[in-house]
Amino acid sequence: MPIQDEQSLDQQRKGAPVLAPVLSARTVLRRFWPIARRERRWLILGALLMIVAAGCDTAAVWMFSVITDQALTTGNLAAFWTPALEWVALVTVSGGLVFGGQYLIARAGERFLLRLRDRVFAHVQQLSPDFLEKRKHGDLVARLTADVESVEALVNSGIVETAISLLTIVFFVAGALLLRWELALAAFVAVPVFALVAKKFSRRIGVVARQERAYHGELVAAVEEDLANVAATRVYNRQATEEKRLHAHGLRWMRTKLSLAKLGALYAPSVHLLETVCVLSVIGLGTWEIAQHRMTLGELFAFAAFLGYLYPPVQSLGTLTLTVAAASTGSARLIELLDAKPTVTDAPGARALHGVRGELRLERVSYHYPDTPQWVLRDFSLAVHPGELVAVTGVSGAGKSTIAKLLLRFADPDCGAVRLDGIDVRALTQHSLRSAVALLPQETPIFHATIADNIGYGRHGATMDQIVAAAEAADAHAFIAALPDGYDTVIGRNGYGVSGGQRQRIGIARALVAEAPVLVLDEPTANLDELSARRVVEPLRRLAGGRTTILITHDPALVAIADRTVVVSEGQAVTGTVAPAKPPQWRTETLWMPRAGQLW
Ligand SMILES: Nc1ncnc2c1ncn2[C@@H]1O[C@H](COP(=O)(O)OP(=O)(O)OP(=O)(O)O)[C@@H](O)[C@H]1O
Repeated sequence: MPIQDEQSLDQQRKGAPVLAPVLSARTVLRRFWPIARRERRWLILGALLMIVAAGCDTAAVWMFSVITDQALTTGNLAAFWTPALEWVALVTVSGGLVFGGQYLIARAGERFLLRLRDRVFAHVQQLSPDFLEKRKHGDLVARLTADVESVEALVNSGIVETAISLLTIVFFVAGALLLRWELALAAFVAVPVFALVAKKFSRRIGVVARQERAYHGELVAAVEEDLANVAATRVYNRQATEEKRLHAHGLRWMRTKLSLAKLGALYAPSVHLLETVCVLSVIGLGTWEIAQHRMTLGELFAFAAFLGYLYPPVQSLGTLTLTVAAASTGSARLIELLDAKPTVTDAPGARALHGVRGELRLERVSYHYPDTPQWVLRDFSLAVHPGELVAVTGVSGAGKSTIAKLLLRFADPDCGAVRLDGIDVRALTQHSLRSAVALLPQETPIFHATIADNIGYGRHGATMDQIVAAAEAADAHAFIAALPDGYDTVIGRNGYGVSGGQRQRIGIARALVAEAPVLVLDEPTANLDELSARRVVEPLRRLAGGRTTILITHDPALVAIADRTVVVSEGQAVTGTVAPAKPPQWRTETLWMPRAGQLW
């Protein structure tokens, strides 16, 4: 079931939550149960321990009957000790079994949760960046966290607790039937009524839970967006608007959670009332039986105790229906995500690339984005020789960044081919392609980690010497060394603690560490002021030295360092040249090209 992007996005814009599709608990279980394979034996062992514990409790109830009839009603203290000690022994054993059983079940549940989250995250990593950008990040976060947990609740509660409750019920029903079958049958009349009540509640809870999950996703998305845009909020004095927006989301979520709590709270007393009616009917019937000398007081007590033990698992079976109804909603949201197909995958038999020369070719490439009919590139061809630095320029929206996406296989062309060293990149493994092609985007992504970690991110196992050498070549060493903690300085996720220019130089150092033979630089100076932009020109030239480089840029100072310039116009490549840069007016220089004329 693919995610319906357009509809979802439209709903999101209008503020309506995206409701998960309705899936039956069986569908959800069938989907996730295989992931629990390695945990199954522990779950089964845990359940067995719990069932044996229920057997001990049943035997303990017999002790109650024996004590009542042999010691309590006769006043014979000597008859008290043996059954009393046996009772204590049974309760001790049962306690140990419950401890072991509960621990094993919890452990299996947590391990399942960990494996499931890993799997979902690995899947999300395969999805195209465009797909993820389109969705609200907060909603994705909610799916990867809270919704994953709901699957665990479903698998754990849905299967294990149902099994335990059912088998416990069997024990106590057998005990009650053996004790007094007529009375037992009278007591069991209530069971279908329990089931009916539980069904009614679970249906309503299912509806509210869908809303609750969706509103939760909306709230997390709003928080995430607000945190990411906190500066813009302040600059435009929109704190009050954002607070109101967040409050509205919180209020909506709170109301649905209250509806859920109300349903849960109504369910418990309804069931309790039913239980009380049943127990009183049994006591009434039992009193009559005792009067007819067909039953002893001890037997009646034991019978009432059986009922006392019997109703909790019956009640818990009912609550399980409710838990499962709520949990299956979260699971459905996860399934939606898991069913989103990656647009780019490794072809069967895809090969790794070794000893890359760096010859790059786009051959008659045509491409349009999946949800738009217009072609971005049409019959676009470009050949870049090993070690050549080609500047790609053109008006905004011409398709330059799309070329970068195709080179890195974030998308595949609809027609034509992208070739590296003569091999269609679709025949290569994505891993080997991306080891060969490094990307430096407009704004270097920064992780909340030390500067050394951020630079070393370019290559697995990069040594400190390699990191420092790269930073020196990227003209970043001086500013890093001047920081109190040097390379160990932790920088925030959005580059907090470093300027835009420093951030780009960290990005250049990262690309240098990667030692990729092919580089794609996507407007590396676009977000920088003039001074910072000029400061990265030399490091960029060093980075490009000896590597095949596609330099997407509007910046004449960067165009000037290229061996050749290609202008993208109307989805095709046109050869152009640029007037020499004359700082400080270089940003307003004109680009000459055969067809498009003046661009800036
Ligand atoms: N994910 C997307 N889905 C649909 N259309 C897209 C997507 N990304 C880009 N486009 C469209 O494709 C066209 C080319 O976009 P692209 O980002 O490649 O242009 P660009 O030349 O790099 O522009 P700029 O110089 O402003 O960065 C634009 O019309 C843009 O609106």
